[in-house]
Amino acid sequence: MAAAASSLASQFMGLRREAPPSTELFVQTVQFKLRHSSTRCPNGRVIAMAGTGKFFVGGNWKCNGTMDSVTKLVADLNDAKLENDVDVVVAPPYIYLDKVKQSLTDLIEISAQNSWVGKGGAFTGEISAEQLIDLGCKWVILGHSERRHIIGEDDQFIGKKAAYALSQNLKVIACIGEKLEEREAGKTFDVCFQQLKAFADSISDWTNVVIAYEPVWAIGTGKVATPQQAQEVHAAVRDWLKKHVSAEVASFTRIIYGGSVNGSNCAELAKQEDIDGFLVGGASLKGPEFATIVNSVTSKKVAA
Ligand SMILES: O=C(CO)COP(=O)(O)O
Repeated sequence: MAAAASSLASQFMGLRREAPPSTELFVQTVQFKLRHSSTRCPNGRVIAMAGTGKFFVGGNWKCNGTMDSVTKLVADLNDAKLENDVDVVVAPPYIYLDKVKQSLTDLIEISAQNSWVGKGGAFTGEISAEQLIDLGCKWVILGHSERRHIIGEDDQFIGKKAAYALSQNLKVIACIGEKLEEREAGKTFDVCFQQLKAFADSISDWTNVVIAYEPVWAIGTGKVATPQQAQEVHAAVRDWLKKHVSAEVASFTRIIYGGSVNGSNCAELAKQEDIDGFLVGGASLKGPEFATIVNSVTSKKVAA
């Protein structure tokens, strides 16, 4: 049975191995391969939608940068040797989006950090999804905690933004995460599920959605979640999707972690089964360190 399953894995997933794996290793490998490749089970069930099963690393540059620093960062990213089986996305401030789009390698996609809730028009200071698409932008980050807690965006508004962005073919990085006092009060899951539900209420097709779990207490604080803390929430989020959306969506939706990820802690986090990549703030402003985080996919492969 194990031998048959092993041969099946080799056949369907191009698995290379020298010695028969232990059962546990085999199961982990298959789970990793299923989640991190676009494939179908022998019974035809789609495990990962085409092009959406890869490790995903986003760099959220937030409100940082000057013409000079952005030029240097783009040059560093163009020079970096990045693993090619990772979806890499950077989110510069709006004013640098076009410059970055024009000068950055096509291997890295561009994201906005926000978009307007509906069609553009008389909305001073806003940028619409249509305008982002017009610029060649492929992604938008929505529901970031800095927009929730500093700007005051609420769950319903963020959900509407997600629906509108998706309707315009802008892919969405949907952020969720609890504050420190919420974690300490034992409300981490309640908060994350409530934010997730607001997204789920607005999203009918999850193909172009990545979920970012970003505990607020870990953002910009240098206090990263432990791999176990992050894995616990990621697994719970996947389970929530399974129960409230579908097993298929739970299986193919990437759940990435954000909050003080850097070149030193990414490898251990990446090994966790339900961590499918990262959303990186401060460390994404340093090209070589961001490349290290992108390349932490190799730790995931080794762990699998
Ligand atoms: O908010 C984040 C990414 O969106 C994380 O920021 P830091 O990596 O700076 O903690």
